[in-house]
Amino acid sequence: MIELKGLTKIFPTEEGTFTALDHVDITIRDGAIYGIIGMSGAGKSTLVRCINLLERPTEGNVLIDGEDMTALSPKALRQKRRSISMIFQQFNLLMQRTCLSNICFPMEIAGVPAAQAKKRAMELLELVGLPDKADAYPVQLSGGQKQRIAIARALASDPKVLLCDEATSALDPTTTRSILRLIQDINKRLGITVIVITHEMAVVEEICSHVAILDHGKVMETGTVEEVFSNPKTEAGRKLVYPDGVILDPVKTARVVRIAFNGGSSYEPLIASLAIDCGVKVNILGADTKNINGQAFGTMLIGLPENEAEAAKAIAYIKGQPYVTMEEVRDYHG
Ligand SMILES: Nc1ncnc2c1ncn2[C@@H]1O[C@H](COP(=O)(O)OP(=O)(O)OP(=O)(O)O)[C@@H](O)[C@H]1O
Repeated sequence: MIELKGLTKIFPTEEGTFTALDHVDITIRDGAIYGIIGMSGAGKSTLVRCINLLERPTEGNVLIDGEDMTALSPKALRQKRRSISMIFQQFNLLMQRTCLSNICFPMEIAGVPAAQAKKRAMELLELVGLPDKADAYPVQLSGGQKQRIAIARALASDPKVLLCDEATSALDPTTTRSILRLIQDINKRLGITVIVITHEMAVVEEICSHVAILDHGKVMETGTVEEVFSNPKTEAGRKLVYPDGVILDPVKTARVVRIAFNGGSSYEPLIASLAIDCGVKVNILGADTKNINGQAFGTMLIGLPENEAEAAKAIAYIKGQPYVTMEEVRDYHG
């Protein structure tokens, strides 16, 4: 388990001080894929550097399996750091070394005999799907292939934790998806805990089970991805989930209801079946729904028919649907 407790980082600046992390509390259980999402300047990079103690927190603790990283001697810290591997946006491969030699590098440093390191590196090349690239140089690889080699290198020290710092931000959407699949596969097969640091919702939606929203150095919300993204409770959460806000069309309606989709059903069949099962047509005034793992989340504003009996029928029907909650919007003015 990884526990960040009251993690605070204050930088001295010309004007005084700047608080980049402000009492961050996050608990990540073993084997999770945990997303930490925030806009530019939220403190993500500072948090990453504090987790592996490349940066010393001003206050607070980083506990890994109950052991406080901030209390370790420099030697013990170097040892412990091997259990946390990182991959980066820019891959950070050594360009003058072959792929095999890049993967062997952390093992060389740890004193693993060359033959054993080479054998392990070949296994890792196989694991990341590039067994034929052992003798290639990074310059000969695509971005996605470079990240695969970087992942193989990160796994060479048999880490317990893989920290992915904007690892797919330099990749196109298709390659991003394939790298995320690989990370997910590694998490499942090797049981490695993964921390995904990103500014991209899609990345968190794609592979994370839990998420923390970081804003101005503070954790604003934490929970399962479904919980947080379906119903963001803070302004920072809403900005991330609905960057453009809920878009409404100018139709004026007497009665408006807001439907929240909490997964399990899709909004399109609901509106269609309202028409088919009840013979009631409604206006969709605005929708901001998202499909997460095949389930609908988000909210939709519906204008009910002016006929009271039809409106009541529609309300009863919607209330009877699973995974959907409904409330009347009293102050809607189109
Ligand atoms: N050494 C430093 N001295 C002073 N301020 C710093 C220092 N390092 C970071 N900051 C400030 O802390 C805040 C958080 O920076 P950080 O790089 O952690 O954010 P981020 O979420 O990673 O942003 P980005 O996605 O743009 O990289 C920023 O306002 C930054 O200017």
